[in-house]
Amino acid sequence: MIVAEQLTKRFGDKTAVSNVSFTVQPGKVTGFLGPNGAGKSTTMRMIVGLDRPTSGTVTVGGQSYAHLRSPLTEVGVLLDAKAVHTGRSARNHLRAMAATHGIGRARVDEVIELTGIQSVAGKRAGKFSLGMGQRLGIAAALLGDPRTLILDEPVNGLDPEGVRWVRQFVRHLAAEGRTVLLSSHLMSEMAQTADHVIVLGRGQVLADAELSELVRAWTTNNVVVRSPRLSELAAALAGPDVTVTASAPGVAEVSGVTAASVGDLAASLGIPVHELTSRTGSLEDAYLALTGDAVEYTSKEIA
Ligand SMILES: Nc1ncnc2c1ncn2[C@@H]1O[C@H](COP(=O)(O)OP(=O)(O)OP(=O)(O)O)[C@@H](O)[C@H]1O
Repeated sequence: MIVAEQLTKRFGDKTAVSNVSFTVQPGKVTGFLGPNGAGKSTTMRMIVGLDRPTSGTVTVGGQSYAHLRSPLTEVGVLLDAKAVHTGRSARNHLRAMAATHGIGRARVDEVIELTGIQSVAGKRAGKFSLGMGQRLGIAAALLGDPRTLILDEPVNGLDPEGVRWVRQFVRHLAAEGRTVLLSSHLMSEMAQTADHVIVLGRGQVLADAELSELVRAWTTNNVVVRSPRLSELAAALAGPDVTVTASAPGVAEVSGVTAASVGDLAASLGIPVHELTSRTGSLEDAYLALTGDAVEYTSKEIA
């Protein structure tokens, strides 16, 4: 479990993280989201003692990182997978890390197998492809068999097979009861991976909720209807809670009603319907609605 209480970090007059409190629960994958510059990396760095909070506290398993007697066995961290520029083989890199933490060679072989890098373990880690480097970074994070894992952008730059592997792997780690905090800018991927999400914007917590709850609260469901007599149907649908927005010739998006009631109404009026689709909001829709005011750099909407 990770507990942050009123965590604040300033760099000169820039406040990167402002009064942030949250709890990351075990047994779940918690997604850490937010626009560029929102403060995610700074928060992760404070969790693992790489940045010192200006004020506030953060603990892992009830202890601050600096007070953990054996950090590697408590928290596994992947902050920058490309940071491995080593002439050593992947196996020797992991063995060297293990040796400095009193971890045996058998565990090195275990994490090599767990992350599927057996065939390249004898190669120089500095020559690894991005995907293999990411797996090696995850292997290193797992060396101490930690209860908590912090992974910053673990799927960044991975091919679809690698992305799927990370997704299944982190879900497996959470199912084992571990605490997993994961950042990513890929919303569709996060939607498939996380159970819970914490969203930061301008250094503050914008949302801290189960993923499904967040999507429900920040999106509206609508119904796409296609009909050659759309204007008649739209007129019949009109009501105080119903919004009909034309999206293409003969097509409208209707909110405030179910697909069933649109279909029933059309049938009762004898209006032909060529398409009737219920659309639920996505994590991306929710995220964009939530962070709209918190992005530092906005781009012009493409019509
Ligand atoms: N060492 C530093 N010195 C000065 N400012 C910093 C430092 N580290 C981060 N910042 C600033 O703090 C803010 C938060 O940065 P941070 O890297 O934590 O954001 P992030 O959410 O991880 O962004 P990204 O998604 O782009 O990685 C940014 O405005 C950044 O420029």
